[in-house]
Amino acid sequence: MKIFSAEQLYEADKITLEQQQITTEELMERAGAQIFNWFHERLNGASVPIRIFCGIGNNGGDGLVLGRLLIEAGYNVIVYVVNCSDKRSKSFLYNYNLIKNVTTDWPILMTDKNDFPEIDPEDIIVDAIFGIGLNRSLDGWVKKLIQHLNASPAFKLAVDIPSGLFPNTALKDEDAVLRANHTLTFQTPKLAFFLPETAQFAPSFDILDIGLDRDFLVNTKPLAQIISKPEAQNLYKHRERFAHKGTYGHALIVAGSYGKIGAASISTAATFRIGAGMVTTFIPKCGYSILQNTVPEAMVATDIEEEFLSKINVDFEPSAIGVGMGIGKSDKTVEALKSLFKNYKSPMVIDADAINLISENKELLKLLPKNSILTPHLGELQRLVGKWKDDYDKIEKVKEFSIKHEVLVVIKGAYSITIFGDTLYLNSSGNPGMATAGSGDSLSGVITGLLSQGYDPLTSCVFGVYMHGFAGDLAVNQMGYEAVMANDIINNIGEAYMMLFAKDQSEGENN
Ligand SMILES: NC(=O)C1=CN([C@@H]2O[C@H](COP(=O)(O)OP(=O)(O)OC[C@H]3O[C@@H](n4cnc5c(N)ncnc54)[C@H](O)[C@@H]3O)[C@@H](O)[C@H]2O)[C@@H](O)CC1
Ligand SMILES: [K+]
Repeated sequence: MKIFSAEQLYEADKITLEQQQITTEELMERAGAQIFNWFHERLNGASVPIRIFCGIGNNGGDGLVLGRLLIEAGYNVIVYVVNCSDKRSKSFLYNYNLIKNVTTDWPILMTDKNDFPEIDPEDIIVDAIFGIGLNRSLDGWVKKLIQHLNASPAFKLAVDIPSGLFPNTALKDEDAVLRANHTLTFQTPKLAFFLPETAQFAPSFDILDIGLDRDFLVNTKPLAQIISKPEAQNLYKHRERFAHKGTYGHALIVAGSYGKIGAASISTAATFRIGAGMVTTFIPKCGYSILQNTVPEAMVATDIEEEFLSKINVDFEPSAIGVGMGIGKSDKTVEALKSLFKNYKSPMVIDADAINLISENKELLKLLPKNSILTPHLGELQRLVGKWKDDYDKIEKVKEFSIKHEVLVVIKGAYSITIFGDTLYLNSSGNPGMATAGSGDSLSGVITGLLSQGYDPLTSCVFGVYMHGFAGDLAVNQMGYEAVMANDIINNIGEAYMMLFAKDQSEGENN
């Protein structure tokens, strides 16, 4: 699914009106009717008070349509107009007049904080104050109103986007944003719903299709793409009946140092589970018995050094290489990386300490093989690209890095983001139970294993991150968030493959 910017949505809006020969008010009626249907399906006529707070633009207009339809259906509705400016939009005014036809209780005009109503915990608050047209942070009494609503335990439903949140630019005042329990967003979710600093304001959402022009939606390059189950299904490659283990490649995992051989075991096991045909794991000597015991399917090659890597040397051409998990930061390991980057042409996943070593030895940057995949967590990323001001600045910095060095970057975290040039992919699977040691090592194994099977680098990232998160979701379903360990993620990769085409939606609503 695509995520568009506010500017693109206004464009889509304009084109829709032209193509479908409808007025703004008709489009607004569609939007309001969709929200009404959502309510009506759930409330089924219940008499709970619904307090709709409308701004003076088109988001407020949506609120007025909703109010009118709810009143007509016999619901207990109180409509407020947050009258912060006299610049009311045309469609707002149109619907302001219409609502007066269905009730003698005209909307309550609010002009300062003396007008704030008391709200019972059982009431429902609808936030139709500001939508994607917000151009500066909320202040004055409107900010206080937002805080008044936030202080109430009542259920808060935001129309299109929580008021005060910008859809695709940085937040300036987090005390001036409605903390919605749920958001009903039109046509496509907004980028802010997925980024660490702003996702808290829209913790769950539904997308309402208001029938914007299909050609525009299909043909316009979006801000970002969300990878959910349907996209992942399209990326999956079926196995050939006459396949043999060579068909799916011979991957090389370069990992481990004294005390961190587990990282090598975990990524090796993940490389197998995602489907690599063969895996050789290259480790310091001290890990030899450990690896043969923990992953007997793997072949093991060792460095001349006992405790760290100094020179990587294998006698085959790997179909893919995953390097860096638990390798430590010895000077000799820097040299080992240099010669690996120079001498091996296989597609590569670069993780963990390999990324840290690149940050500390910038000459390694010039040697990065083209189309390599870097999989930093936030700390590693900051060392690599420098400090950022906010989530959007972070994304810009990573885009620049990706373009300059011709590499792909996977920023790990909730909604992991894959960046390739100026294109963004947001992952929808995964959960906080995966914040556990070794989870990252298993992801680099997964991506290496996909590269090894012949998936291209971008698909390996995007599909790999999805499958890894999906396996983590299945693991959590079995044992809860706290108990999940990296091996549980790996042990659910098989189930994730089987469930990829299953109809069951139990793995989470945003998947
Ligand atoms: N684009 C679309 O496809 C559709 C949009 N619709 C609704 O229209 C909304 C956008 O409407 P608008 O463009 O009228 O914008 P909003 O309703 O979000 O904002 C209203 C106006 O408030 C003013 N404003 C901005 N920041 C302010 C601030 N900090 N303090 C005081 N005033 C401020 C601006 O002049 C802005 O035009 C969407 O979020 C959605 O709810 C729907 O009606 C259906 C279709
Ligand atoms: K809103």
